[in-house]
Amino acid sequence: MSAQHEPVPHAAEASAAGDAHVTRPQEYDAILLAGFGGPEGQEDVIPFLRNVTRGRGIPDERLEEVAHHYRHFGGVSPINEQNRRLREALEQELRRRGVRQPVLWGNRNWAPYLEDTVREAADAGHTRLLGLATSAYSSYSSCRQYREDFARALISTGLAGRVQIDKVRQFFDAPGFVEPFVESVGTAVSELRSQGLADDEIRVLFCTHSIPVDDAERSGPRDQDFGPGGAYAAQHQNVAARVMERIHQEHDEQNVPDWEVVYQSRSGPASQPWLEPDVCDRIAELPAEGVRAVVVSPLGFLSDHMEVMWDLDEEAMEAAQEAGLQAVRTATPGVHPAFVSGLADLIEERMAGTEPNRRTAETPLGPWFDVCRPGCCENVRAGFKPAAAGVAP
Ligand SMILES: CC1=C(CCC(=O)O)c2cc3nc(cc4[nH]c(cc5[nH]c(cc1n2)c(C)c5CCC(=O)O)c(CCC(=O)O)c4C)C(CCC(=O)O)=C3C
Ligand SMILES: [Fe+2]
Repeated sequence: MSAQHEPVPHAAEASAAGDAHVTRPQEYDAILLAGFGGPEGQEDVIPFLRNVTRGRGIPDERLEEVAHHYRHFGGVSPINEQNRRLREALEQELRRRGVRQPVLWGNRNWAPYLEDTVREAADAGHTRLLGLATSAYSSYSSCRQYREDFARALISTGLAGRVQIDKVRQFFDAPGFVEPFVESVGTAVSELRSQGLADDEIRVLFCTHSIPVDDAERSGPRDQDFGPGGAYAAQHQNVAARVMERIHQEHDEQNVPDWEVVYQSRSGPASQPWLEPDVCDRIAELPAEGVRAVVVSPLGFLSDHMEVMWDLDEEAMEAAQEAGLQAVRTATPGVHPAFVSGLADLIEERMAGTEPNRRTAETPLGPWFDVCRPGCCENVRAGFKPAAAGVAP
């Protein structure tokens, strides 16, 4: 780490005490919604993919393969529009509650870039920003990389040390995130039952992004063991179990269908192990297990972006058709009122410095840390990069 990187703030108040949760009220000038970003026309597709894979040695054949998914939809990913809507809905919800801070939006991989948003925020006099990444679980891609994005934005704009960016905790088990899945999966199961299918003929597949096993093992804090697949796999297992438990309670049935967590959108060289099983591989095996209908729930995603529209709506649905299975793909949270309200709760919780025992969490793993613990979601491939909003290093 060079001297110019020193001033990146590491959520100073909390790390000094080593607290997992910030329990003093915090003043913030603005909320910074951090998205992945996506192309908005055919000419954006390759530059966008180069941004995503910058420095990671993803071969051009793979870029072309992925470009084709985007080209199929006119080169437009719906993700930016989803985030514009989420930004608007969240700001409205905060206004309704009397919270006056603006919600600003910036992306990792496409305009509006976080760098520009942070510079504009500082120009407007905002020096304390509360980051909120559009990603619910712990892993390098979904947690630490957003913290690196914040640090890079501060360093490249020369604002490190003058502007501070903290980050809202990972919200995989926040009630507002879980609720839309309870609703959509519950409805899908009820409909299949009403068509005469028995529970043992229905399988619920909770789908999330595959990541390298190496990243998964390092997800979450360094000093805690979450079992195979690390915090990333454990969080998904726990949320999926909770969704099915809630459906069981709310639908007053004897039982619920069997369910599994499966993975999608694997990339990287074949020699590198990624989390398995793949959603399409599992679908192909289900008829031999007596299954006749599959519910595909995108548990790892916030909105219907390209990973959902291509890998699930095209590929997984095709796999189901080939297997002779009936298939339903259920909704992502999007701008579901419970989800938007849940995010506003998390923002208010952080501003108030709410005591841990008064925070809500739907699984025994939470409520997750406000301030990332040492080594949280490390990535040895990417090498060391400065990261905001955590305990150093
Ligand atoms: C955990 C995770 C999430 C969920 C959490 C979150 O939401 O953040 C996520 C989301 C997304 N991933 C997305 C797109 C892509 N991900 C790629 C590549 C990768 N993703 C990874 C992980 C994740 N990704 C990983 C380990 C790689 C390998 C390269 C690397 O080590 O980083 C590539 C490169 C091409 C390829 O190799 O497939 C693309 C184009 C989009 C945008 C979709 C749109 O435009 O609508 C979104 C929301
Ligand atoms: Fe993390």
